[in-house]
Amino acid sequence: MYDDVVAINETHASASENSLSIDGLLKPLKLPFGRDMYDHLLSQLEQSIPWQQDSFVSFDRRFTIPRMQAWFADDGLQYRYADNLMHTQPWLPELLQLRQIINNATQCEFNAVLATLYRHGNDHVTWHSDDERELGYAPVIASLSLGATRCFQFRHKENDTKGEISLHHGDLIVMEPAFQHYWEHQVPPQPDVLEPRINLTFRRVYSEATY
Ligand SMILES: O=C(O)CCC(=O)C(=O)O
Ligand SMILES: [Fe+2]
Repeated sequence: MYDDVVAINETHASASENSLSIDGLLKPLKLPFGRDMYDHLLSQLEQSIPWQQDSFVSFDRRFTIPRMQAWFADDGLQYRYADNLMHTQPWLPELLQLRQIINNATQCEFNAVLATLYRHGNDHVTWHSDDERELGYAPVIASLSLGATRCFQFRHKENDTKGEISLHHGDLIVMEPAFQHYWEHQVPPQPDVLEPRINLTFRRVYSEATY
């Protein structure tokens, strides 16, 4: 069904230019906000989110992840990331409002958000798909970027197709289910970037009883 995904080797595009949609798998959306609102959100969230630098254990060694995170979700929802149970924070008012707006814009019912703070260009996230069991069979994820422009790269799991886009302050992209199924993505280190970036990925998490 998705075999007709076009080759986008070394594509360089910006989500805000609306120029990229890998056959609808990665869709740019526009929220009805101006730059002031994104500036406000960035400084507000940077200060008010209780950022944590999480760690995980692999082969008896503990690794600290190269970024800060916080997990917000409706009551009773649990989420494991790299086998670590995320500590759930109560929703902040700004995030609840944003969720409402993004739910309306996407016609989805997101009930959780993973907030990530890349303090500078050395903070990053390596190749992965967001395909944990708790996200159900066909996860849609809406991702809002604030602050420094960072590169978002993706590669197909079964062939050499790969591409990248720049995500700017205020860019919103929707990752459709097949994106997690067939592709991996990463935000690589960019040591020349000195400014922080916040990324919010709105997700729908299913409770244990339903998956
Ligand atoms: O920072 C980004 O744009 C992507 C973050 C990401 O891949 C994730 O939170 O799963
Ligand atoms: Fe991801």
